[in-house]
Amino acid sequence: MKKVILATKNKGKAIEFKEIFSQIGMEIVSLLDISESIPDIEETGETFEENARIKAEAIADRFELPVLSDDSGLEIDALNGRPGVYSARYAGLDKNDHKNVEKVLKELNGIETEKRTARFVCVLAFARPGIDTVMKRGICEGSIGKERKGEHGFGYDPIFYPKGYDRTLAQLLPEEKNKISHRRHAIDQMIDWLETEGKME
Ligand SMILES: O=P(O)(O)OP(=O)(O)OP(=O)(O)OC[C@H]1O[C@@H](n2cnc3c(O)ncnc32)[C@H](O)[C@@H]1O
Ligand SMILES: [Mg+2]
Repeated sequence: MKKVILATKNKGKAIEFKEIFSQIGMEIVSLLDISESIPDIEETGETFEENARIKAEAIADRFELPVLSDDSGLEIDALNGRPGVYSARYAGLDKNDHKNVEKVLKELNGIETEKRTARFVCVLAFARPGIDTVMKRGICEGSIGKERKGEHGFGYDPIFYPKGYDRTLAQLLPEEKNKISHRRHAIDQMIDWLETEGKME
């Protein structure tokens, strides 16, 4: 099976990548699968693209191998796009999903349903030593609920209703989420690129 390194320490992301890539016969190896300890990479960028590039290139340089990374987050219209690139560390540097959700619910307190629109964004970067990094962006439109619902997924899934659904991403089965997610859309585009232009490089 063909292997690709994924520059992430996020368990929820790694599970979703493994599931989606297994469908095309590829194995994903995340930084959580590697016994070597890798220092955290500082996400100093102001955009998802900048941070995805920083993560993929740092790990590609270190291993001298092709590396994929994912920088993602939630943009809430009523909060002017926050938490955005700060989604992981919104309520503090300990990156606690529960506290992050709590903070968003508090900030949206009193805001009516129609004004709670939001989207998940996922930018994938594919870095290879000595070759320009390629990036693809996927989006999942939806809105923010008023309380947590569901046990699946990770991060902000329990409060995110994808457009057209009356269940949160955490109430959908993993295979349902993986058909419609921002991550899925970005991965589909990256796979298309790999199968067409990627082959010619
Ligand atoms: O940088 P890596 O090591 O990949 O792990 P991270 O958790 O720090 O990841 P990001 O910097 O990309 O921050 C993304 C945050 O956005 C949230 N997020 C991204 N995709 C999500 C999804 O599919 N469902 C729920 N929350 C998501 C979640 O809180 C993540 O921690
Ligand atoms: Mg991160």
